[in-house]
Amino acid sequence: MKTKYETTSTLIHFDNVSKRYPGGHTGLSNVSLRIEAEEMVFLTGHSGAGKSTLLKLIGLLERPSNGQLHVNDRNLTRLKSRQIPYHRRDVGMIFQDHRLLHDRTVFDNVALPLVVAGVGHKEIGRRVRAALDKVGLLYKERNAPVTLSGGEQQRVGLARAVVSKPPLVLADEPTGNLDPELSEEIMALFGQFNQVGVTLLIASHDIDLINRMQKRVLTLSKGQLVGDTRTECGNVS
Ligand SMILES: Nc1ncnc2c1ncn2[C@@H]1O[C@H](COP(=O)(O)OP(=O)(O)OP(=O)(O)O)[C@@H](O)[C@H]1O
Repeated sequence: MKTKYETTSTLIHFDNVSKRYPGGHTGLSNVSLRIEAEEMVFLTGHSGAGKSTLLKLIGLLERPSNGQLHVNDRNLTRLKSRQIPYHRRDVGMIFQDHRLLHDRTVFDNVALPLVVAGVGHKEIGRRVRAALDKVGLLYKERNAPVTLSGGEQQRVGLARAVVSKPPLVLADEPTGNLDPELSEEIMALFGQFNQVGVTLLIASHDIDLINRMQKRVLTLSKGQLVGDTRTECGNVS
């Protein structure tokens, strides 16, 4: 991973990547794209267009069927199974349904990636509280997730995704269940993470929200990349 002060470097590189699922369903078809370190990029397209598939390939929840995929200087096409946990530590993931453990506290949910990585007890406490503080939920650390609102649960998911300071965060419809005000809050937090150097790739159907953010937008249709708009000030329709 190159530092913030070096010239831009490619963090994600899809070279003619396809994904076919068992049974013959096409997830992605010959996708080529590059995302530079420290970019904030939106991924859009209709239901079934391949947004989740693209994110899953980057997070190694799925493997490509064809093509070459490099993420963070790793060739994911060739990565050995035993190396997958190391890759996952570098990729924070956020889902629409939060995927929090409901029998654990907010603190324990956020601590999970650090526990899995074998981080020491004291360091876990320090880092979890820093992450909860960033999302404004330090005062809820002892709560059960079920006692939180949808927006708060998503913020816990966000804290969990960034607690190990990954260079890359992937979000799959992170505001799908939230009202416009809470969606803006989540986007503002993403913007803050991006400001400190985190690369973000966010899948969303919400064209209005995407337009307001004025970032690069990748559009998928039927598994193919059909749009790549670098409208820092224009609109996507
Ligand atoms: N595990 C799977 N097995 C078989 N087919 C799958 C699987 N996952 C996805 N697909 C298929 O791959 C295509 C792309 O799906 P994907 O979930 O990536 O789309 P999406 O753009 O994220 O859709 P949505 O917005 O509805 O989440 C769809 O045709 C889908 O049915």
